[in-house]
Amino acid sequence: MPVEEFVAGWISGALGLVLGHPFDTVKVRLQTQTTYRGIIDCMVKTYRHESLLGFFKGMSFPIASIAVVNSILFGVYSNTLLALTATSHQERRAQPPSYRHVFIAGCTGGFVQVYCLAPFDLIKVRLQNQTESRARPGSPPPRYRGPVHCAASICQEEGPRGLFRGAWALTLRDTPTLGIYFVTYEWLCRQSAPDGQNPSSATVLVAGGFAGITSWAVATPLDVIKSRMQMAGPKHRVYRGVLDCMARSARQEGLGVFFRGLTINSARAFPVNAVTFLSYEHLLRWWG
Ligand SMILES: CN(C)C(=N)NCCC[C@H](N)C(=O)O
Repeated sequence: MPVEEFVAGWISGALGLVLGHPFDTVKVRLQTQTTYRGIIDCMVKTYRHESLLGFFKGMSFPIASIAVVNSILFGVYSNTLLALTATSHQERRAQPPSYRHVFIAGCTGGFVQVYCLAPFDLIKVRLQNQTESRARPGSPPPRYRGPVHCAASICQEEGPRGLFRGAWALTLRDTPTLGIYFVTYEWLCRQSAPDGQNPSSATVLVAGGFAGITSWAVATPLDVIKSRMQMAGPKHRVYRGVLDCMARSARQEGLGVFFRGLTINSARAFPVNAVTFLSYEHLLRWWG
Protein backbone atom coordinates (compact mmCIF):
# COMPACT_ATOMS: atom_id res chain seq x y z
CA MET A 1 0.00 0.00 0.00
CA PRO A 2 1.66 3.29 -1.05
CA VAL A 3 2.08 5.55 2.00
CA GLU A 4 3.08 8.79 0.21
CA GLU A 5 -0.60 9.66 -0.30
CA PHE A 6 -1.18 9.44 3.46
CA VAL A 7 1.76 11.77 4.25
CA ALA A 8 0.87 14.21 1.45
CA GLY A 9 -2.74 14.24 2.65
CA TRP A 10 -1.63 15.12 6.16
CA ILE A 11 0.68 18.03 5.22
CA SER A 12 -1.72 19.51 2.67
CA GLY A 13 -4.65 19.23 5.09
CA ALA A 14 -2.74 21.07 7.84
CA LEU A 15 -1.87 23.98 5.50
CA GLY A 16 -5.50 24.30 4.42
CA LEU A 17 -6.75 24.07 7.99
CA VAL A 18 -4.75 27.01 9.39
CA LEU A 19 -5.91 29.18 6.48
CA GLY A 20 -9.57 28.28 6.93
CA HIS A 21 -10.04 28.09 10.71
CA PRO A 22 -11.18 31.73 11.32
CA PHE A 23 -13.90 31.29 8.65
CA ASP A 24 -14.85 27.98 10.25
CA THR A 25 -15.36 29.60 13.67
CA VAL A 26 -17.71 32.22 12.20
CA LYS A 27 -19.60 29.48 10.33
CA VAL A 28 -20.09 27.28 13.41
CA ARG A 29 -21.32 30.24 15.48
CA LEU A 30 -23.79 31.32 12.78
CA GLN A 31 -25.12 27.78 12.49
CA THR A 32 -25.64 27.13 16.17
CA GLN A 33 -26.33 30.52 17.79
CA THR A 34 -29.13 32.95 17.01
CA THR A 35 -27.51 36.09 18.44
CA TYR A 36 -25.73 37.20 15.26
CA ARG A 37 -27.33 39.20 12.41
CA GLY A 38 -24.90 37.87 9.79
CA ILE A 39 -21.27 37.20 8.92
CA ILE A 40 -20.01 40.75 9.53
CA ASP A 41 -21.92 41.08 12.81
CA CYS A 42 -20.46 37.78 14.00
CA MET A 43 -16.92 38.81 12.99
CA VAL A 44 -17.18 42.22 14.65
CA LYS A 45 -18.65 40.81 17.88
CA THR A 46 -16.07 38.02 18.01
CA TYR A 47 -13.21 40.48 17.49
CA ARG A 48 -14.54 43.05 20.01
CA HIS A 49 -15.28 40.52 22.69
CA GLU A 50 -12.52 37.96 22.23
CA SER A 51 -9.85 39.70 20.04
CA LEU A 52 -8.23 37.93 17.08
CA LEU A 53 -7.65 34.88 19.28
CA GLY A 54 -11.42 34.27 19.29
CA PHE A 55 -11.22 33.23 15.64
CA PHE A 56 -8.62 30.59 16.42
CA LYS A 57 -10.51 28.90 19.27
CA GLY A 58 -10.57 25.15 19.02
CA MET A 59 -7.74 24.99 16.43
CA SER A 60 -5.12 22.97 18.32
CA PHE A 61 -7.10 19.75 18.23
CA PRO A 62 -7.93 19.89 14.51
CA ILE A 63 -4.24 20.56 13.78
CA ALA A 64 -3.32 17.42 15.70
CA SER A 65 -6.14 15.40 14.19
CA ILE A 66 -5.72 16.54 10.60
CA ALA A 67 -2.64 14.32 10.52
CA VAL A 68 -4.89 11.34 10.87
CA VAL A 69 -8.10 12.56 9.23
CA ASN A 70 -6.73 14.02 6.00
CA SER A 71 -4.18 11.30 5.54
CA ILE A 72 -6.97 8.73 5.91
CA LEU A 73 -9.15 10.63 3.42
CA PHE A 74 -6.49 11.01 0.71
CA GLY A 75 -4.79 7.70 1.49
CA VAL A 76 -8.01 5.66 1.37
CA TYR A 77 -9.16 7.57 -1.74
CA SER A 78 -5.96 6.87 -3.62
CA ASN A 79 -5.64 3.25 -2.47
CA THR A 80 -9.30 2.54 -3.34
CA LEU A 81 -8.62 3.86 -6.84
CA LEU A 82 -5.55 1.62 -6.97
CA ALA A 83 -7.72 -1.37 -6.03
CA LEU A 84 -10.45 -0.44 -8.55
CA THR A 85 -8.30 0.54 -11.53
CA ALA A 86 -4.85 -0.97 -10.83
CA THR A 87 -3.20 2.42 -11.49
CA SER A 88 -0.94 4.35 -9.13
CA HIS A 89 -1.19 8.12 -8.60
CA GLN A 90 1.60 8.71 -11.17
CA GLU A 91 -0.11 6.57 -13.84
CA ARG A 92 -3.54 8.17 -13.42
CA ARG A 93 -2.97 11.19 -15.68
CA ALA A 94 -2.09 8.94 -18.64
CA GLN A 95 -4.81 6.37 -17.82
CA PRO A 96 -7.54 8.43 -16.14
CA PRO A 97 -10.01 6.46 -14.00
CA SER A 98 -13.72 6.74 -14.82
CA TYR A 99 -15.74 9.29 -12.86
CA ARG A 100 -17.73 6.39 -11.39
CA HIS A 101 -14.52 4.98 -9.89
CA VAL A 102 -13.44 8.43 -8.67
CA PHE A 103 -16.86 8.87 -7.00
CA ILE A 104 -16.74 5.45 -5.30
CA ALA A 105 -13.18 6.05 -4.08
CA GLY A 106 -14.15 9.53 -2.77
CA CYS A 107 -17.21 8.16 -0.93
CA THR A 108 -15.07 5.38 0.58
CA GLY A 109 -12.45 7.89 1.79
CA GLY A 110 -15.22 10.12 3.19
CA PHE A 111 -16.92 7.22 4.99
CA VAL A 112 -13.73 5.86 6.56
CA GLN A 113 -12.39 9.23 7.80
CA VAL A 114 -15.65 10.05 9.63
CA TYR A 115 -15.00 7.73 12.55
CA CYS A 116 -11.73 9.42 13.23
CA LEU A 117 -13.00 12.93 12.53
CA ALA A 118 -16.15 12.70 14.69
CA PRO A 119 -14.65 13.19 18.22
CA PHE A 120 -12.18 15.86 17.05
CA ASP A 121 -14.90 17.74 15.19
CA LEU A 122 -17.22 17.58 18.20
CA ILE A 123 -14.56 19.08 20.49
CA LYS A 124 -13.77 21.77 17.92
CA VAL A 125 -17.44 22.76 17.64
CA ARG A 126 -17.93 22.87 21.42
CA LEU A 127 -14.81 25.06 21.90
CA GLN A 128 -15.68 27.35 18.99
CA ASN A 129 -19.07 27.97 20.56
CA GLN A 130 -17.62 29.28 23.79
CA THR A 131 -17.98 33.03 23.46
CA GLU A 132 -16.63 33.94 26.90
CA SER A 133 -13.49 36.08 26.80
CA ARG A 134 -10.61 34.72 28.85
CA ALA A 135 -8.81 38.07 28.74
CA ARG A 136 -11.68 40.10 30.25
CA PRO A 137 -11.56 40.25 34.05
CA GLY A 138 -14.89 39.51 35.70
CA SER A 139 -16.39 37.65 32.72
CA PRO A 140 -17.62 34.13 33.54
CA PRO A 141 -15.02 31.40 32.93
CA PRO A 142 -15.58 29.26 29.84
CA ARG A 143 -17.17 25.85 30.45
CA TYR A 144 -14.25 23.97 28.89
CA ARG A 145 -10.65 24.97 29.71
CA GLY A 146 -9.24 23.44 26.53
CA PRO A 147 -9.52 20.41 24.24
CA VAL A 148 -8.35 17.84 26.79
CA HIS A 149 -10.64 19.23 29.50
CA CYS A 150 -13.48 19.31 26.96
CA ALA A 151 -12.93 15.64 25.99
CA ALA A 152 -12.68 14.60 29.66
CA SER A 153 -15.84 16.55 30.60
CA ILE A 154 -17.82 15.02 27.74
CA CYS A 155 -16.71 11.52 28.76
CA GLN A 156 -17.62 12.22 32.38
CA GLU A 157 -20.99 13.88 31.75
CA GLU A 158 -22.19 11.96 28.69
CA GLY A 159 -20.05 8.81 28.67
CA PRO A 160 -17.49 7.91 25.95
CA ARG A 161 -20.33 7.60 23.43
CA GLY A 162 -20.91 11.32 23.95
CA LEU A 163 -17.74 11.92 21.92
CA PHE A 164 -19.56 10.49 18.90
CA ARG A 165 -22.59 12.78 19.19
CA GLY A 166 -23.53 13.87 15.67
CA ALA A 167 -21.40 11.13 14.03
CA TRP A 168 -24.32 9.76 12.03
CA ALA A 169 -25.10 13.22 10.60
CA LEU A 170 -21.38 13.57 9.84
CA THR A 171 -21.42 10.24 7.96
CA LEU A 172 -24.42 11.35 5.91
CA ARG A 173 -22.67 14.67 5.22
CA ASP A 174 -19.26 13.32 4.25
CA THR A 175 -19.85 10.07 2.37
CA PRO A 176 -21.55 11.46 -0.76
CA THR A 177 -19.99 14.92 -0.62
CA LEU A 178 -16.45 13.58 -0.72
CA GLY A 179 -17.40 11.63 -3.84
CA ILE A 180 -18.59 14.94 -5.34
CA TYR A 181 -15.42 16.67 -4.08
CA PHE A 182 -13.03 14.36 -5.96
CA VAL A 183 -15.21 14.11 -9.10
CA THR A 184 -15.37 17.94 -9.37
CA TYR A 185 -11.61 18.21 -8.89
CA GLU A 186 -10.86 15.54 -11.52
CA TRP A 187 -13.38 16.93 -14.00
CA LEU A 188 -11.98 20.47 -13.79
CA CYS A 189 -8.37 19.24 -14.09
CA ARG A 190 -9.24 17.18 -17.17
CA GLN A 191 -10.93 20.19 -18.85
CA SER A 192 -7.65 22.13 -18.97
CA ALA A 193 -5.21 19.21 -19.30
CA PRO A 194 -7.15 16.73 -21.44
CA ASP A 195 -4.14 15.05 -23.08
CA GLY A 196 -3.00 13.13 -20.03
CA GLN A 197 -0.49 15.75 -18.87
CA ASN A 198 -0.21 16.96 -15.31
CA PRO A 199 -2.42 20.02 -14.72
CA SER A 200 -0.62 23.33 -14.12
CA SER A 201 -0.46 24.81 -10.61
CA ALA A 202 -3.08 27.43 -11.59
CA THR A 203 -5.43 24.67 -12.75
CA VAL A 204 -4.92 22.69 -9.54
CA LEU A 205 -5.63 25.80 -7.44
CA VAL A 206 -8.84 26.60 -9.31
CA ALA A 207 -10.01 22.96 -9.51
CA GLY A 208 -9.26 22.40 -5.79
CA GLY A 209 -11.03 25.64 -4.85
CA PHE A 210 -14.16 24.81 -6.85
CA ALA A 211 -14.16 21.20 -5.61
CA GLY A 212 -14.26 22.68 -2.10
CA ILE A 213 -17.07 25.13 -2.91
CA THR A 214 -19.21 22.53 -4.73
CA SER A 215 -18.87 19.87 -2.06
CA TRP A 216 -19.51 22.30 0.80
CA ALA A 217 -22.55 23.77 -0.99
CA VAL A 218 -24.04 20.26 -1.11
CA ALA A 219 -22.87 19.49 2.44
CA THR A 220 -24.22 22.63 4.15
CA PRO A 221 -27.74 21.39 5.13
CA LEU A 222 -26.30 18.30 6.86
CA ASP A 223 -23.46 20.41 8.25
CA VAL A 224 -26.04 22.56 10.08
CA ILE A 225 -27.75 19.45 11.47
CA LYS A 226 -24.42 17.89 12.45
CA SER A 227 -23.31 21.03 14.36
CA ARG A 228 -26.65 21.27 16.18
CA MET A 229 -26.55 17.62 17.19
CA GLN A 230 -22.99 18.07 18.43
CA MET A 231 -24.04 21.01 20.59
CA ALA A 232 -26.93 19.05 22.05
CA GLY A 233 -26.12 17.66 25.45
CA PRO A 234 -26.83 18.16 29.12
CA LYS A 235 -27.23 21.94 28.70
CA HIS A 236 -28.72 22.19 25.21
CA ARG A 237 -31.73 20.77 23.39
CA VAL A 238 -31.43 17.05 22.72
CA TYR A 239 -32.77 15.66 19.45
CA ARG A 240 -34.10 12.15 18.89
CA GLY A 241 -32.07 11.79 15.71
CA VAL A 242 -31.12 13.43 12.41
CA LEU A 243 -34.72 13.61 11.14
CA ASP A 244 -36.01 15.05 14.42
CA CYS A 245 -33.28 17.71 14.37
CA MET A 246 -34.15 18.58 10.73
CA ALA A 247 -37.88 18.77 11.41
CA ARG A 248 -37.56 20.85 14.58
CA SER A 249 -35.01 23.25 13.08
CA ALA A 250 -37.18 23.77 9.95
CA ARG A 251 -40.38 24.21 11.97
CA GLN A 252 -38.84 26.76 14.32
CA GLU A 253 -36.61 28.70 11.93
CA GLY A 254 -37.90 28.01 8.40
CA LEU A 255 -36.18 26.22 5.53
CA GLY A 256 -33.49 28.90 5.35
CA VAL A 257 -31.92 27.27 8.40
CA PHE A 258 -30.43 24.57 6.13
CA PHE A 259 -28.38 27.18 4.31
CA ARG A 260 -26.93 28.88 7.38
CA GLY A 261 -23.23 29.32 6.94
CA LEU A 262 -23.36 28.64 3.17
CA THR A 263 -21.67 31.93 2.19
CA ILE A 264 -18.93 31.70 4.79
CA ASN A 265 -18.51 27.98 4.05
CA SER A 266 -17.92 28.75 0.36
CA ALA A 267 -15.58 31.67 1.10
CA ARG A 268 -13.59 29.37 3.35
CA ALA A 269 -13.73 26.35 1.05
CA PHE A 270 -11.99 28.00 -1.92
CA PRO A 271 -8.62 28.94 -0.36
CA VAL A 272 -8.53 25.92 1.96
CA ASN A 273 -9.03 23.35 -0.79
CA ALA A 274 -6.98 25.22 -3.40
CA VAL A 275 -3.99 25.04 -1.02
CA THR A 276 -4.79 21.47 0.04
CA PHE A 277 -4.81 20.10 -3.54
CA LEU A 278 -1.85 22.22 -4.68
CA SER A 279 0.37 20.96 -1.85
CA TYR A 280 -0.94 17.38 -2.23
CA GLU A 281 -0.17 17.25 -5.98
CA HIS A 282 3.24 18.89 -5.57
CA LEU A 283 4.32 16.64 -2.72
CA LEU A 284 3.38 13.54 -4.71
CA ARG A 285 5.21 14.83 -7.79
CA TRP A 286 8.38 15.50 -5.75
CA TRP A 287 8.29 12.05 -4.25
CA GLY A 288 7.14 10.40 -7.48
C1 LIG B 1 -17.74 18.83 1.93
N1 LIG B 1 -16.70 18.26 2.69
C2 LIG B 1 -17.05 17.61 3.92
C3 LIG B 1 -15.40 18.28 2.22
N2 LIG B 1 -15.12 18.74 1.15
N3 LIG B 1 -14.48 17.71 2.98
C4 LIG B 1 -13.10 17.65 2.60
C5 LIG B 1 -12.40 18.52 3.54
C6 LIG B 1 -11.41 19.35 2.90
C7 LIG B 1 -10.92 20.47 3.76
N4 LIG B 1 -10.21 19.98 4.91
C8 LIG B 1 -12.04 21.40 4.20
O1 LIG B 1 -12.26 21.52 5.40
O2 LIG B 1 -12.66 22.04 3.36
